[in-house]
Amino acid sequence: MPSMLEVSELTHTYPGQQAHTAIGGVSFEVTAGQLTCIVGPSGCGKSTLLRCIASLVTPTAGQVRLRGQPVRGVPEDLAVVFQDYGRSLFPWMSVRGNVEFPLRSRKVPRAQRRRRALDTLERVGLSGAEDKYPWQLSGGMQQRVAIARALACEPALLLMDEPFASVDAQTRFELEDLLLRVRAEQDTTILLVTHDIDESVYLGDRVLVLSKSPATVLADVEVELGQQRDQISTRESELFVRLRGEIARTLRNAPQNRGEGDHEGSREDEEPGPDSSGEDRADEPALAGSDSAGSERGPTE
Ligand SMILES: Nc1ncnc2c1ncn2[C@@H]1O[C@H](COP(=O)(O)OP(=O)(O)OP(=O)(O)O)[C@@H](O)[C@H]1O
Repeated sequence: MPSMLEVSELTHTYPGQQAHTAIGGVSFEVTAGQLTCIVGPSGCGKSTLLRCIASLVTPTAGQVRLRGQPVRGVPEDLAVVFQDYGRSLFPWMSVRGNVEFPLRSRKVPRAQRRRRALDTLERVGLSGAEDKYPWQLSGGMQQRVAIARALACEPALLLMDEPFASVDAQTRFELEDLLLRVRAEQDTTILLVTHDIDESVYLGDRVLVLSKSPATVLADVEVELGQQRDQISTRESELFVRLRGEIARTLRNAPQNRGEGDHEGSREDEEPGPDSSGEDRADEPALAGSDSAGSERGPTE
């Protein structure tokens, strides 16, 4: 498979009096058609990493290459879906208008714009909603519009920053399956940030596990669950349970990086204390289910 994205020794320090290094030398490569999930503790630099890849933030050091070419400026064949669909859609534009909007700036002719918008809305299950306004739709439907808008651009690379974090559990499962379906149909390369370990294993061909800020890659876990996934049987499978445990353990046992703002010493040699007993901590990615025997979260939760 040809390489779609290469991230080499990417570093980013937010300047200022209290300069903060969010990313501390991250390197990885994504091949065309791959769905790569990124998990890491809250505030470790996941969004910063996506913003650097999208050229919304200029990295302090390192390089991003898309299809072998260094990325300078926001690439046309890249689309981003953010968590906050409420703020990312234009409330004064119809659903179709929102999906067509980025195609206008890409100078796609009007008739083609309309056809692509309607086709994509059908693919995400929103036929019939094209003339509605975002505020007339549920949260899950609004996020479908945001996904449709990104897919209508037919991006070579789709970046998703916690895209399902603001919807209820049932809608989340539906959107996860929608993503897997359109990905299979369109063969899109996807880089998806999530704080949910189960979601990363369910969706990913591979999971990159990041350390605390400044983020580095702790592990690159291949997910050999095959293309066909099912919200219940996949999550119950032995391999799924093993992988989610492996990722959770990697995060729990990771040495704490020392950023500019940190005053604590390294915890590298410490025994896991009461706060690292496997119970959820506010800054740790969530592991659904109460023990390592399997995910107990079903689609009706
Ligand atoms: N514009 C900014 N200026 C200064 N510091 C920033 C800025 N944006 C983010 N940071 C800091 O950089 C670090 C990484 O932030 P980032 O949002 O990338 O993390 P994250 O892993 O996406 O967090 P979360 O999981 O909570 O969404 C945090 O400590 C944050 O406070």
